[in-house]
Amino acid sequence: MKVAVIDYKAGNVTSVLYALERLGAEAELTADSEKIRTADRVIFPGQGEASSAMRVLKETGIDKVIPELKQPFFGICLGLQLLCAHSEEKDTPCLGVFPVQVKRFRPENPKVDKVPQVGWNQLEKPNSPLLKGLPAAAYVYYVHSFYAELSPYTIAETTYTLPFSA
Ligand SMILES: NC(=O)CC[C@H](N)C(=O)O
Repeated sequence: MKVAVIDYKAGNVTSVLYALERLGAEAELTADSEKIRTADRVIFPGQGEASSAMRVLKETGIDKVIPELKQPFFGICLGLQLLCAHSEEKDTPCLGVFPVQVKRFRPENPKVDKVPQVGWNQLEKPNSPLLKGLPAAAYVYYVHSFYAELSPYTIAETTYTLPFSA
């Protein structure tokens, strides 16, 4: 199975590529629109800042490719946030695949609930076959200051000062 990992000149690509290698997938880090279009699966890894990542996507034309993809697509962290309509991170218009806002955490007590959220937290209310096989309340690792709001497209939640799309 061919997996395209989108190269947007940032992002936590190395651990994603190692994980795919361990799974025996044929993975390629690429910014080539044709390779992304024809891959069996596409992964958009996380890490980075929304406006610079959007700029790179526009320079490479990938901003036009992603919304048209039909194959399974996995966006991790920033890769998920950029699928939304808009991010409060530098007031950035995003790809608009989901009509969802990405907002900054505004904790009532910033001394207790630090921003960014850095560390392990749990998945709640999983409601998709994509999450089949995960243990209940599975732990995932977060490093982020922004979150996608809950929406009808949410397939799992995490709570940090408020529940958000995991
Ligand atoms: N880990 C990330 O991808 C971070 C994304 C974004 N800059 C945030 O802080 O929420």
